[in-house]
Amino acid sequence: MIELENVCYAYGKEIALRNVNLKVSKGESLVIKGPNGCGKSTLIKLLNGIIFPTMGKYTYKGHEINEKSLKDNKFAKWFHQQMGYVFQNADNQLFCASVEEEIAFGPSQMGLSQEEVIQRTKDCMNLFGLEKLSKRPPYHLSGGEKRKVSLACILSMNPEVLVLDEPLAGLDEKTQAMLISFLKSFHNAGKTLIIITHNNELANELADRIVIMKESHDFNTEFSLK
Ligand SMILES: Nc1ncnc2c1ncn2[C@@H]1O[C@H](COP(=O)(O)OP(=O)(O)OP(=O)(O)O)[C@@H](O)[C@H]1O
Repeated sequence: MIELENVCYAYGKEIALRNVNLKVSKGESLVIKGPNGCGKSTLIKLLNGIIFPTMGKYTYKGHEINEKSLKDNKFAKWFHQQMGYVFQNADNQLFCASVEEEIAFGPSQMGLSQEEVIQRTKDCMNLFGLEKLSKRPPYHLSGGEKRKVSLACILSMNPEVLVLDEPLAGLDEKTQAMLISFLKSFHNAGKTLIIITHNNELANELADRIVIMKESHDFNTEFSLK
């Protein structure tokens, strides 16, 4: 479903990814690990169509993802709905006046009926216990609360692929347990997960396959689980 062929990415003269070859199948749960600075965040930005390969090719469900293809608004909308990305820093993602509006924003952009938008918003607020915060402005929430809101926003769009960067960071134990159980059911429903984490426990619990990025920014599929 996701394929990177000899992908390189450079920030100016700084090469962040070199010859990355990676295939992710539909329904797979992939964990990506690697040392600081090896290119994990760059890879995630690339998978989400925020940046594009300097060289090489990225295809999603057979469609090449590049600057040109994402200039087509209809295609870009479809792609961004398919690929749910939860930013590591929630402040980059939250901009509405209330938590409720923030969560409803994605579904309302998808052309769903008003009833469906309301239902999805309620379900996602309920999943993360956000009902009491529904009228609060997201930028006045605590770090952990913001993270819950940004996760709820992405899940309300019912993405095909969920891409998470250190998903447990900043969450209390109860919310961590809830999120792990949610991610398991997301995976069991046949959806695809791509998770960057240094947390071995989380990796072992969720991964079908763990991929280690080396300092040279190449991939080395070290071992497969399950
Ligand atoms: N905006 C930028 N301009 C120039 N170089 C950058 C930029 N962003 C990242 N880099 C460089 O690209 C390389 C990969 O960075 P990236 O943030 O993808 O690594 P990472 O594996 O996510 O690191 P960490 O685990 O520390 O978050 C690093 O050498 C970094 O210095």
